Amino acid sequence: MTSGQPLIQARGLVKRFGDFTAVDGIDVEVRPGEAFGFLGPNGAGKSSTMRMVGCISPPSGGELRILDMDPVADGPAIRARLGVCPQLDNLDPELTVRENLTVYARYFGISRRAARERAAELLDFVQLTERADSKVEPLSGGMKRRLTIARALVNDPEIVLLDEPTTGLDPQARHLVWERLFRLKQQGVTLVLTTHYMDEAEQLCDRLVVMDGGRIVAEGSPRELIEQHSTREVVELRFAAESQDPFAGKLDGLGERVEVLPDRVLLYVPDGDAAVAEVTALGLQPANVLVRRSGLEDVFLHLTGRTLVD
Ligand SMILES: Nc1ncnc2c1ncn2[C@@H]1O[C@H](COP(=O)(O)OP(=O)(O)OP(=O)(O)O)[C@@H](O)[C@H]1O
Repeated sequence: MTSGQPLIQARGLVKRFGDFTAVDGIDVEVRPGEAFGFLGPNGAGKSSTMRMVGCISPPSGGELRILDMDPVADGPAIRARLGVCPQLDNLDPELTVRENLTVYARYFGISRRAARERAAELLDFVQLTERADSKVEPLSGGMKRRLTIARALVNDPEIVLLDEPTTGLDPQARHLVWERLFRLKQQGVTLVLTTHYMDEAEQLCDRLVVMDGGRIVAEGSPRELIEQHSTREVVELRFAAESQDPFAGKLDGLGERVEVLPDRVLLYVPDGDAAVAEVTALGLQPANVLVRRSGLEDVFLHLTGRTLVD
């Protein structure tokens, strides 16, 4: 395969469950070495897409090529070159940390000795060497997730699929997982992931798609998406009142867009400080004012009308 050819190529890809269409004709191309993200609210169709790419759920329509193979006809050959980290950890609680890796390695036909060596390397990579002989049960959520990632790497995969790799972890554990994903990317592994954490997606992903209702509503690099779908700056205003609506009404016409959230009003503007001066000139007195750069969260809110909450 030539280096520039997409590793994953979907055209008009569809997934139906009975009458319900979960993935509604999406086009996606993932290139070698990139970190590619699927963002979207719950039910957008991200996991259904990941499961088709992981060859565990056959497409209902459209075309899908992975590593230039057909996931239905060549599932085992593709899976041998994929690493999969599912949304819910499915580690074997009967086995030790190390055995979870060595036993899994045996499924790929890796010799016993090579499996032990690979397990030692991977435990080092995910910083679990000290827990190698512990059972899985007493591990923290972050440790279990790191072990699941290590297991996904046992066969030295070309593509690693990660479905919400940091969901449910505390900030410190999330940071550790995310830092390992950066390392993998540096090593040239192609990463395909879904996440609810916009800040993480913004830092890690080279390109992303935003999905909503089974369709792709935007795609590009984080920077392109922010430039296309948001303003340079955002002013966050919190008013000390039950409802922010009456205040938001008075801000109409200020800036390019006003979004009202339950606890604050977001004002999308090219220049935040200038906008704050205008708010003050209107005689409004917010309890709290924050000027910040636009991020993916703002793109997401604009495109889907929703914020992503944990
Ligand atoms: N096996 C199934 N049978 C019926 N409906 C399903 C099945 N799997 C998923 N769905 C439905 O398809 C839609 C898309 O689900 P999917 O899990 O792909 O979304 P998602 O974007 O990954 O959301 P989440 O962040 O909650 O995982 C949802 O409405 C879901 O209820």
